[in-house]
Amino acid sequence: MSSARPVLISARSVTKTYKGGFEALKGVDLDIHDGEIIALLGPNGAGKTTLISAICGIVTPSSGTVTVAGYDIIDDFRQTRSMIGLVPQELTTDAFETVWATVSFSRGLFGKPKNPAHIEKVLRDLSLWDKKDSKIMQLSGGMKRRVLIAKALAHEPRILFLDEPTAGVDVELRKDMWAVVEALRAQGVTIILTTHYIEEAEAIADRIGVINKGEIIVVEEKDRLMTKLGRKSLRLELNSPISRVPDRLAEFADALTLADDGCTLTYEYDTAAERTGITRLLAGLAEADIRVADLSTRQSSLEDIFVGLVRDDA
Ligand SMILES: Nc1ncnc2c1ncn2[C@@H]1O[C@H](COP(=O)(O)OP(=O)(O)OP(=O)(O)O)[C@@H](O)[C@H]1O
Repeated sequence: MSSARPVLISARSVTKTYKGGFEALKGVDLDIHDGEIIALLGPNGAGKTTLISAICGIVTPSSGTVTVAGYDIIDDFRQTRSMIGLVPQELTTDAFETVWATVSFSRGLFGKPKNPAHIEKVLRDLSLWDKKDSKIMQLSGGMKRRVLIAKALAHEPRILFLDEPTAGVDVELRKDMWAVVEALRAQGVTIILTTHYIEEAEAIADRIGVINKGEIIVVEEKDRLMTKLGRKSLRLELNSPISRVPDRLAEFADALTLADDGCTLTYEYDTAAERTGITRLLAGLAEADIRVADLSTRQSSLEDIFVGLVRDDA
């Protein structure tokens, strides 16, 4: 779906070597489409924040190019930066400011004329309107995070970067945050988020990019990623224990695991394969006179896929 949309952000062969020689990005190519939600997943230190910071023009790439709506992030910094809202991990706002003042101030930083109606809309959308006169220090953690989003939206950007938007936030608040992100997408905002929470990517992203050690190892539509790399397993509870997988099931040997108690057989198969082999497996079991008391299937989660990808990459 999103791949049919025009490319809004294009990163080509982006590298970043920090002072001291650490290579945080090793030639990243990434296209981000207009109106999509893309989640960047990766272990600690993978380079997610560095990549976001490079696109936002906060960190200068050592080589490579990044364009936003056709503008170069270095040559046309003012144009590209004004199209972007960045929600950082940490709140750096003055604790003694009011919500209204701090959000209005953020808009002013981009040289945009005052627009109280827009600030009001942003605060209402984020359920912060009744807190507009509160000081930042009087707010709860979840509200402070929403203030960060409000600040990032104050200048009407068409792109929003969210760096770990729900780190350390409880499940309820996380879901609220997802609803906020979904509403922004409905307004046409392109959203790039980094996250450690795989279920977050699974819940809200259209596409998923996996970064490991400064490289993008996969970028794929979420649904396609899950069918392409996902596996299913069939769990067979046996009527009575067996000591080993019978010879007549030799063709399945690589995919079959017998539990230590001999009572459970697990069969792993590829969800994308044309034939799962389940019919043949069940027939083979019957021929071997092994009775099945119960069977159930399990689909691998995005978490399984992610862990597998990062491990294979290592
Ligand atoms: N200013 C800097 N100077 C030197 N090294 C840095 C600097 N900033 C980041 N790094 C290193 O670059 C690597 C990538 O860091 P980055 O913050 O981009 O990772 P990340 O994927 O966002 O990690 P996390 O999930 O922990 O936030 C890390 O090893 C980090 O120590």
